[in-house]
Amino acid sequence: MDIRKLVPNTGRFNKKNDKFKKNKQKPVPEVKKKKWQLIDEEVAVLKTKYSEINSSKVEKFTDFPLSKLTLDGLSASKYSKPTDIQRESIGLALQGHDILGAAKTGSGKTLAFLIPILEHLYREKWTPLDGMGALIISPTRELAFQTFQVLKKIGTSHDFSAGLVIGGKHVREEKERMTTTNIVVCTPGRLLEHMEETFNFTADSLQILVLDEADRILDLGFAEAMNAIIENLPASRQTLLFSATQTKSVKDLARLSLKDPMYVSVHEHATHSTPAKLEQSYIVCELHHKINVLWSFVKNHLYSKVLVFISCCKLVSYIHEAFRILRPGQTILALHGGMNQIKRMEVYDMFCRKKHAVLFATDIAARGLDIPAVNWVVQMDCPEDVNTYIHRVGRTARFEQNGEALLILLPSEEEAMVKQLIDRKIPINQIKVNQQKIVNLKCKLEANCASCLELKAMAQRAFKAYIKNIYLMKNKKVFDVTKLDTELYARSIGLAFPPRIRFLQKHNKQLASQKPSDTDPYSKHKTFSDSEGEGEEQSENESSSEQTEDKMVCAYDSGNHSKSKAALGFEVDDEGEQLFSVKHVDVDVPEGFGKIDVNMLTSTKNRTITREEEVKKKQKLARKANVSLNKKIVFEEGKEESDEEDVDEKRGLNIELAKKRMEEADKSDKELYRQLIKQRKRDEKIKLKEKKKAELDEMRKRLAAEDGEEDEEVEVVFHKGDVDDDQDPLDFIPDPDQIYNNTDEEASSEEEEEEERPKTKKRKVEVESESDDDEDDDTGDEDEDVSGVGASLPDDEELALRLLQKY
Ligand SMILES: Nc1ncnc2c1ncn2[C@@H]1O[C@H](COP(=O)(O)OP(=O)(O)OP(=O)(O)O)[C@@H](O)[C@H]1O
Repeated sequence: MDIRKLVPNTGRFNKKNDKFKKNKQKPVPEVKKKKWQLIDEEVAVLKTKYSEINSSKVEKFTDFPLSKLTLDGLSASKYSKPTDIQRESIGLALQGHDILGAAKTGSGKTLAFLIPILEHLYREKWTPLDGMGALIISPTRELAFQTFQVLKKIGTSHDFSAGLVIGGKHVREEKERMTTTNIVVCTPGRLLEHMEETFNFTADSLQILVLDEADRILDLGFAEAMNAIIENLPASRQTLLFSATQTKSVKDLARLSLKDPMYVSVHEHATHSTPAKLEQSYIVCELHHKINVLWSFVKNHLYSKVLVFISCCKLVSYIHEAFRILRPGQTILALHGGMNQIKRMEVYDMFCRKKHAVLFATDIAARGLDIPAVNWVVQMDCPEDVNTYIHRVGRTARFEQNGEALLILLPSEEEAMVKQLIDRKIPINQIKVNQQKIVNLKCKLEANCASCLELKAMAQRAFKAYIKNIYLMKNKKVFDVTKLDTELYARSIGLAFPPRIRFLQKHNKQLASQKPSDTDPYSKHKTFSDSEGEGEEQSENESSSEQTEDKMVCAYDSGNHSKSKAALGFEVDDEGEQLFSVKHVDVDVPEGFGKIDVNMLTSTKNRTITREEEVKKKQKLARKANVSLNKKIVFEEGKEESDEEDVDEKRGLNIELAKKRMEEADKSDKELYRQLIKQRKRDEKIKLKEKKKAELDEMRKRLAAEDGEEDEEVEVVFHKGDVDDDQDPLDFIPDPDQIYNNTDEEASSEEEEEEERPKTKKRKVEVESESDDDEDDDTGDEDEDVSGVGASLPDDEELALRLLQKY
């Protein structure tokens, strides 16, 4: 076999081959590395540097072994130098340690956990297909939202998907995205909802868990949800806990199964536990002056941004509404957990944007929120504990800025609270209030509440919520409900009398039964102690309905005059729903007035039935029988029938009135009868005339026929109707006299008939004699109508003459 034949053009091939050989000898340009290769290389380099991190030498973010993408994000967000907590914790987190981070408010803890998250997932080359790699849990929606915004800012160069999972949003949309979200920022409740309900969503691949405001997340309020969440998380994960008031509870740490956590507390040895540029002071004022002090403060700080903390939602709502009506000349906003999510976000956003405004808020705004340029934090109500105080005041003087904080304390709260604050290294000074500058709002609020029932209801709810809140506080050294002058407090917020609070009454009873010999410790609180007494106890035992019993007590219970004042005031149930049950009458109550007749409340067996009860019974029976008593139905033209309650006819039947009505009805019936008779006579008359004319015509024809003359004119007779002469057309009308059987009326009826009869006779004669109809008054008009039907007198005479001539 010829190879050449088999391999044609070998020469050319060799030539090509030579070229190839020549090319091969040239240096080959370096192939551009794939993206993943670069990432691999970068990650490898970064990893090697982790062990060399020395936080004391870190001055800029670039001194950390951070990915280029993270550094890009930081510089785009204008973060160049790390804060203390960032410097201390980022290195440890990159090395993979579990961290307990603590630093003052506004010191940059958010970046301290966000940067390690981005780096961790970058290192692991995380993609959307890998699912949830990092989880950040926040105690409030606002804080979760804020964290999410910062994450978006610094993570802008990364390819990870991030999601905000908080309540109040469309859960279905969230469900669809949950499985492909790499970084989830959430509140505990909503996360648990997804863990339980979202198909395909698991936390199995979780790499890093962050609890922001960790002490709050791990406290009792979230215990149940958090235990359930932790159960669903993989044990092999990194956990970072951050807070300004970090937990050191072994129990908490055990719950999270932390592995050799590093405690990073950058301000542990600082002189103060609050920001250095924060000025703090407190004033002591009576409970009933609080609202006046707050108003005066707002009026004196119209060009400031003020955040006011109030203990409960209902009080926030009321003060917001009451101040809004009074128009302080400043934007007034309210934020609390009872509001819907959209409104919450709107208010939060508006307060962030405003230069001058006042925001009344509950503790949902106490933690973590980074609201720009807040000048003042006012704590209208004493915080639950020192931690809450630290977080509240931390909303101002953030990140090296100035700020001021004012705490309003009751005389009963002062000693214990101030001691606790000082023990926790909080520099706080008392300032005196210039009483002359305080505006008393009492009258205005009272007037507003009186004119607006909704406002009054809000005030009542606020009052009760505040008392309840104080009552439920754990720290009894600070919060002593028995030291509150509730009556004065109620008046100060616009209420004439304090609403009853049942739980306190029960509490007082318990205390009283425990110490029977002691003097009543609650004697100062008229509302609670005064409405209790023999009467109440009796009624409580006897009555099955608690609510009914409460009203009874409120209305009747009064052993002495002064006590009755509060008891006779309006009464509101615990939920604030029943607001206006007893009208207040401020009168002197005679001795023994308030005693309840227990028999009266419980048994009706031996009582004589009153007339009123009897009437009610009858009405009930009538209702059952579908009969309405004492009702007049008025028919008016063009209107629908209307029922009219006759004032005089409230009870029983009024014979006189019934008689009068019968008379009226009788008269109208007779009038109708008269009209019908007239009509009948008219008809009869017409018929007679027609008959007569027909006879005459007949006669004429006959005569003409006999005379052999043709009658050229044929008269046409018009019949008014085909009435059967034998049948009386008025038969269907009942005789009213027969119906009413009224003897008095019989006479008059007969008289009327008497009047009718002669006329009828006369007219019959007239008709028979074909006399002039004009004389008949009754038929005057109709006569004209029928005049053309009959023959004229000359005609008749002529006809008669002709007949006489003939016969
Ligand atoms: N490295 C930084 N450089 C400049 N500003 C920073 C830096 N880190 C954080 N900040 C700013 O400091 C402010 C407070 O930060 P951050 O909200 O993280 O504080 P925090 O410690 O979490 O406060 P809190 O305890 O109240 O939650 C923010 O406005 C943030 O932008």
